[in-house]
Amino acid sequence: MKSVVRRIGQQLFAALNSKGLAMLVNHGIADEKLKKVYADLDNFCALPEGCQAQYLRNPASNHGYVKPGMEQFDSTKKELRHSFNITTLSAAAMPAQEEVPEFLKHTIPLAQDLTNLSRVLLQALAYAFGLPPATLLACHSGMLKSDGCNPSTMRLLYYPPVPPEDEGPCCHGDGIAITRCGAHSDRCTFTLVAQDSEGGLEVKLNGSEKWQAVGHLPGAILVQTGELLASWTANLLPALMHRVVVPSGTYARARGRHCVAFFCHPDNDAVIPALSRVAPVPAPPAFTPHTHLTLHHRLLNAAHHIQKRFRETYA
Ligand SMILES: O=C(O)CCC(=O)C(=O)O
Ligand SMILES: [Fe+2]
Repeated sequence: MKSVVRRIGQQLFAALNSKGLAMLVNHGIADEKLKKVYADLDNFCALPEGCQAQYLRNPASNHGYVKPGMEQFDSTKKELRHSFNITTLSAAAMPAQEEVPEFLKHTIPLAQDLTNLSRVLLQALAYAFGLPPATLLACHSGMLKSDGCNPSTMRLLYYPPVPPEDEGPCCHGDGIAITRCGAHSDRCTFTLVAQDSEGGLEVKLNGSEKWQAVGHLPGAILVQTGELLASWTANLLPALMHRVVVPSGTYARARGRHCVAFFCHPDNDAVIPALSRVAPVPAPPAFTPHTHLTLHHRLLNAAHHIQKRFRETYA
């Protein structure tokens, strides 16, 4: 097991270092589990607004439902997206059984699976940095423990169908351009992204101004470096800008898109130890400023950083 995790660490480090993202296969999370959660989210989105209102996002915990237009990454466009942020596994915080019968039954195991997968990756990354394997894990001990000490979030996303291009080219009725998710980078350690086959996710590879579509590899989970990991590694592992665009073509636009994103965050009081890379990974490409890395970063203001970003993106 140790050697497997060590190897994952080397591969993950190499991918995040050279590309800024990695595709995980054989991760053990069945596609069926994701499909059930996508269907539960559809059912939640179909509830009457009055009923959804009792689950609206709580700004203090970040848990709850975010309606289209409530969260904007790009202030020049209208972002058409439903999200359900999960930061606690308490049954009381989830849609009631009478409303979405199996929401709880499906989301809790998926949240636990993604937490466990994150724990494996944190150990793998520690190996890649030449640290004792539990070092990063210990700084992320409170993921989804619901005690307010760690902001990790599983976010369920549903992007509804959009009108055909000829009914106002890429515009909503009011003439404002629409998109699915504006350009941003994630403010966490890393993000795990599982998506359906609709496509639309694009990234800007480090050093490039060009948007590139992220291909859909059935069953794969994408790992994206977050801003915190980028900062701890002085950009040896860069956090990529990404966005989700509306597809072209009447057929594709008439279909909704589903995604589950798990944002792995450190504990609010975590102090990240020196990340000195000694593992034998391929030399970083020319755009990274450091070939050898020894840095010390104290995460004194992780909670502050997140609250600030929430104020910027939530209406
Ligand atoms: O829907 C996606 O594929 C990505 C969503 C995303 O980037 C985010 O919620 O931070
Ligand atoms: Fe993102």
